[in-house]
Amino acid sequence: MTTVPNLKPPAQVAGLTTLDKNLFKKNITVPCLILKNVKISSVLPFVKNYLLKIENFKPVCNVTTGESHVYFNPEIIGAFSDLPPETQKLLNDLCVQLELKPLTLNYENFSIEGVFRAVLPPNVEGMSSFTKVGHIVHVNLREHLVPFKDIIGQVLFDKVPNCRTVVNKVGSIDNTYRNFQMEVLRGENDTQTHVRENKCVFEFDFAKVYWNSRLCTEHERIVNMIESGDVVFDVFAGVGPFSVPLARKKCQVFANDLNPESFKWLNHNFKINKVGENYFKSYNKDGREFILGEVKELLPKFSAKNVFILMNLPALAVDFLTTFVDLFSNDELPEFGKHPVVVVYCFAKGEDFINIAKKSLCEKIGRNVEEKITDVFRVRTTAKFWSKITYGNEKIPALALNPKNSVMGKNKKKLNSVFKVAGAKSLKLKAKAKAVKSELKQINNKNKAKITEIDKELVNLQEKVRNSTGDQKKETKNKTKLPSRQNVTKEVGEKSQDTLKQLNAMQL
Ligand SMILES: C[S@@+](CC[C@H](N)C(=O)[O-])C[C@H]1O[C@@H](n2cnc3c(N)ncnc32)[C@H](O)[C@@H]1O
Repeated sequence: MTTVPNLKPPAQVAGLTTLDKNLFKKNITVPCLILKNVKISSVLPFVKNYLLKIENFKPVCNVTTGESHVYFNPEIIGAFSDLPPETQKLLNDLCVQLELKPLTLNYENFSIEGVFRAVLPPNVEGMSSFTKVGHIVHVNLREHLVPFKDIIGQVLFDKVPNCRTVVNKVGSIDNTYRNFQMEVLRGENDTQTHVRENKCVFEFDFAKVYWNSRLCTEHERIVNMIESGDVVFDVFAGVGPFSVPLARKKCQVFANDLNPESFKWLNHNFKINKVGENYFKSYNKDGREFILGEVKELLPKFSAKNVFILMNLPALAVDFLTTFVDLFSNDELPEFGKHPVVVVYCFAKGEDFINIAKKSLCEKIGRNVEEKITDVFRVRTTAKFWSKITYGNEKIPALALNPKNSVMGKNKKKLNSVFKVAGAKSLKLKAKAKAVKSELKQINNKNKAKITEIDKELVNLQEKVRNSTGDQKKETKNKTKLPSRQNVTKEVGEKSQDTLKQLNAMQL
């Protein structure tokens, strides 16, 4: 019995802690169509689903003038008979042969996921994710993966496009400025980089400021939610992922960050994105001071406008809400035409994250403002989510619900769908989904061949039954029940359905 060659790296790479590319060498045999004086375009549409798609390999190539080779994925097509009959007929008519060709797979042919799956220990949480910030690839290695940091750094450095530096987070991110200690695993010790987000460029030193590329969807959501002409107080602005695009779309932005490095890059980013000076002002203060100072002073001036107060510091922002309590005395209380909207980010661990968040908010503020919370949304599945509240002209500074102005309400559909995308973004889930999808594809391809086989057998069977009934044709007519194609193929289809169900369960 011949075994189907698999496209995984050889078993000997399991447990490697430093990269030895030679150990990834693997000889396999692959079915290959030999086209002599036959145009590739006349065959390709019929075989494109079976091509050998691996990294740094061209499955279709011209070998000499008049001869081309088309390599198939051996996990899908093992022999000529695995192809659908109409394709077999076409290839026969064109005198195209299928041969088994030797092929050497190398380190370059394996994907990042493929390498990590083969090298890293099984049955423990693997290298499920890395993020790219400009030229920097950033990982957060759990303890059990630390012995593999050399090979992990090398593989990412080799295989992530445009990567010049691989860093690993060391220590936790609980410092004031939310940046983290990092060690360079591979490449240049250069952490100054630039990224593009929301049609803006952001430059910063990744080692000295906070930046999280995974918040890109959330940044975009907020930027889309706020309209040109609105007023924004960005209490924890960082290097400007909310403030810069909002000022660029002609919102009036007041951006603040306590970290002098963030403040420096924030100003730089306003500049390089050519934001008009009329549209932004920046501050390097403690958030509380900013609220008690600039926010309090300027709110009355903008009482007729849509005002948004953004507070993205999930670990602490809720504590800062107390600053709004008694912000204005009764005499000072502005007549708000439109109530300001406070967007607060926080962490909530637990199934019932909405109530956990609401409760913690009320506890911090010291009064029950639950009814005044217009929405609670999960931003990321790390149990981080954000709630949005509006505050207004009750005896202040109570936090007041203003559902009519609820931007969330308007964008609910969009926001929900954003959440789904964010959920599916987990690399682990994506990888699983990809594997299931490819399994489904393989099953479908095999099913096609099987269904055609069944069709053939059915025709034979029907023929036999007809012949054997011979003279008794009349009597047996309507009594001889021939197996229907639907019944026979149902069984084959059930496996595909199971796989489909798995995909649906992943909500992709
Ligand atoms: C989680 S980051 C968010 C940055 C940015 N808004 C974003 O979405 O990427 C929080 C920011 O708050 C700043 N920060 C921390 N404590 C602060 C405080 N007490 N006052 C003002 N800013 C503070 C940090 O320097 C950091 O840039």
